[in-house]
Order: sequence, then C-alpha cells, then structure tokens
Amino acid sequence: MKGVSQNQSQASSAPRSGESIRCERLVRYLGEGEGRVHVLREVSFSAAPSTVTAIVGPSGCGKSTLLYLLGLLDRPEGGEIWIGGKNLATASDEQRTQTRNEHIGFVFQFHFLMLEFTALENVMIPMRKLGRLSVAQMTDRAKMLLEAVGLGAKTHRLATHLSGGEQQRVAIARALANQPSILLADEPTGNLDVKNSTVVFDLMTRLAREHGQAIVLVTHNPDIAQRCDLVRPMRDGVFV
Ligand SMILES: Nc1ncnc2c1ncn2[C@@H]1O[C@H](COP(=O)(O)OP(=O)(O)OP(=O)(O)O)[C@@H](O)[C@H]1O
Repeated sequence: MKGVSQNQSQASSAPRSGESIRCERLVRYLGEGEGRVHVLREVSFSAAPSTVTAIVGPSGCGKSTLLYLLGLLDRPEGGEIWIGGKNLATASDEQRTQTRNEHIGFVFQFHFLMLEFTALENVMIPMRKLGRLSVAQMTDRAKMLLEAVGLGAKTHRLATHLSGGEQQRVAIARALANQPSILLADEPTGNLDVKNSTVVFDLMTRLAREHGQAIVLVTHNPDIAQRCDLVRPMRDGVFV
C-alpha cells in the first residue's frame, strides 16, 4: 500500500517542463527531545530557469533550512525534491552528491574561500571535484569566469589578499564553475556595504540569467528582494 501511494505521489509531482527544481511537501524537524522544532511544514516550491526568486521572512521561519534541503546539503523527514528528473529526497548519498556537484552552485554570506589558494585555484575546485575537464580546460574556464566577475587582473592573487567584495565575486565565479542549473544563495550580500551589495547582486543575476540558471536567494534586504523576479514570503515554516 505504502509503495503504491509513493508511486502515485511521485507521478503527480514530477517536475514540469520549464522547472529547474521542484520540491513538494517538505517536512523538516531540527533538534532533539524537548528542543525539537517543527521547522518546515509541508513546503512546496519550484523555480524556473533564468528566474531570480527571493525567499524572505522573519528570523527563524525556516528560510535557510529550506535552502539547505534544496541544495541537498540536508535531508527532509518527508516530501520530495526533484532535480534533473529524479527525486533526490530519498536518493542515495552518492546520487545526491553527484547531482549537487553537477546541478547546484552555492553562494553563502561568508565566502568560504580557501584563503591560502589563489582566486584561480578557488574557482577550479568544483571542476576538480566533478573531474570532467583537463587542467588546461579548467584553467581556461576559471580565467573566463574571473574575467566575467571583473577580476581578470587578479587571477593569481591569494584569496586572503582580496577585499570582501572581491572575495564574494570569486565565490560567485566558483559557484558558476560547473555551469549549474540552480544557484542557491543565502544572504549573498549580507557582509557587504551597499555599493558592493549592488555590484555582487547585479553580477550574480546577470551571469545566471545569461546561462539560464534558476537563482533562489534568501535575503533580509528589502532592496535586494525588490529587484528579484519573484518574492516568496515565509512564516513559521510555510510560504504565505
Ligand atoms: N540544529 C538545530 N536544532 C534545533 N533547532 C534548530 C537547529 N537549527 C535551526 N534551528 C531552528 O530552526 C528554525 C529555522 O532556522 P533557519 O536557520 O532555517 O531560519 P531562518 O529563517 O533562515 O533564520 P535567519 O533569517 O535568522 O537566518 C529556527 O527556529 C532555529 O532556531
């Protein structure tokens, strides 16, 4: 019986054409015992190519938790996550890692660059992980991406010797390294001043739009949210 209802629900919620990612009825609890919190309450969501969606809402409503599930960095207790024709919510760790490396780019509030590596080496990391290109191809692509984010002159600069805005631009180039179909960003401009926020947001959306990526970003910044194509407000673990 259980198998039948699972098959039926998979057939009904498989991604429709024109969607890069779709999730259905995601449920997530966090914490243990008395501290256990029902963070996501049957959240459904989808994002289309070349579309920038902002997820907004009060602190603690579940935005980052949802982004982590969409990015296959965490597993839900219930629901489905469809990317590239597969339901990844219940897939094996290997399949989830493969899909993450192939389809998903991340930009976080903190850049998480390897500070002792150059800008070029940082951008090459995801390509090395995927293992599909030669060193020469990876180098060319990393140079092209750094050029695109305005850092063509600083490809060999150590990440630690770049400014905060420059480090975030390297992080964007790194996120786009494997041409992901989905770019997930958690407060990508949260550590930057107004000028650099605008530069980084414009850059991220322009590059992603040029390559048809779906961008899903979590932000508390109303100016950034207002400039997205869609704004999805969340409250208490659901979209409102
Ligand atoms: N490991 C954990 N154990 C228990 N509760 C947790 C854990 N991690 C997060 N939470 C709780 O889950 C809820 C959702 O957290 P989440 O980080 O998704 O919120 P958010 O909307 O992104 O908040 P913010 O805007 O402040 O970043 C919060 O109430 C948080 O306290």
